[in-house]
Amino acid sequence: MSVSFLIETSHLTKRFDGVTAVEDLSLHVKRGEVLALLGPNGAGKTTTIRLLLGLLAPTEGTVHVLGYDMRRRSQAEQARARVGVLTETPGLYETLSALENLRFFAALYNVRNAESAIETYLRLVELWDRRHERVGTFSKGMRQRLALARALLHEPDILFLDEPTSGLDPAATRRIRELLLDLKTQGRTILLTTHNLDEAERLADRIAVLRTRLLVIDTPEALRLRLYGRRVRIECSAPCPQALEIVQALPFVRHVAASSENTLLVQVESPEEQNPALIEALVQAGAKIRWVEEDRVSLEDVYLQLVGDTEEEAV
Ligand SMILES: Nc1ncnc2c1ncn2[C@@H]1O[C@H](COP(=O)(O)OP(=O)(O)OP(=O)(O)O)[C@@H](O)[C@H]1O
Repeated sequence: MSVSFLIETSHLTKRFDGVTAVEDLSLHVKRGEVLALLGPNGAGKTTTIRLLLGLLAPTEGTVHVLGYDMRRRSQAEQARARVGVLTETPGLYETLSALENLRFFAALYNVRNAESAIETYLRLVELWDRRHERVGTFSKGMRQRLALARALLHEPDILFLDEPTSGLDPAATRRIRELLLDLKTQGRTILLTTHNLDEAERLADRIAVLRTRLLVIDTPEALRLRLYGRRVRIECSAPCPQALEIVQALPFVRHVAASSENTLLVQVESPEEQNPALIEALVQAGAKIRWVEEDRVSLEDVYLQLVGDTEEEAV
């Protein structure tokens, strides 16, 4: 079946006895896209994934995955056979070895050439050498890697990853992220939820910020630009008291702030075009400029501004 969007929701809403978990969510995810769903605790991220998997029925709105209507049980089952899921609690069989776990799931999913698929994915997640060991003896990071191998075993069209690195130590987190980056490079379609902004930025083509409603969805770079424009950091070797006023008066400057006695943060549309005039004005005013550089706003600033200040605003 050829569909233009692998994931498509329209006005999706879920209420639980008076609590609205997700409201009016319209999302479109193309093949090969990695979308990160961000939002504070209770924002509706897991509920969204469960709606997308057809494990919960929407109160209102529609949800299609791979063209299947996930509100219909038989269609949802067909879709689920073609998606891979990784949750925070991987649900592996503790008494079985890594290999036996994957054999079990391979049989469940009717994986063709199961032994070779199992080897491929156990090698990918670097557990091939540990394949005969019982999962009960595995660390949390190893379990998460094995669960990722399991999610990939049947060559799913989409991967749903619910907080894939939650609770892992930095080294285990890094290994999972590297694996996910590999999958992204292979052109997989992935929807992941995370609280980690760095992870979202490194992996995702677009970021959706959810707080019951969709606050914003865009590329990380566009989110920065949308909120902050581009900022130039100018550091002088001595205080220049009149600098702020002079910069403020320039017609192309959107905003200026002093981050210290000697440093200005200047928001402009296009630093490449406007820096020469900006620097010239400051030099004429007697500023002794030491450094001029682009100041990249962290995604965390963007995110906090969105979830902190945007009360009921939907985009
Ligand atoms: N089965 C349920 N019954 C009643 N309320 C529920 C149910 N599942 C979720 N909720 C409520 O829906 C809201 C959204 O929860 P959800 O778990 O989707 O948020 P989340 O963004 O995944 O949060 P977290 O980041 O903490 O995992 C919360 O207020 C939660 O209490």
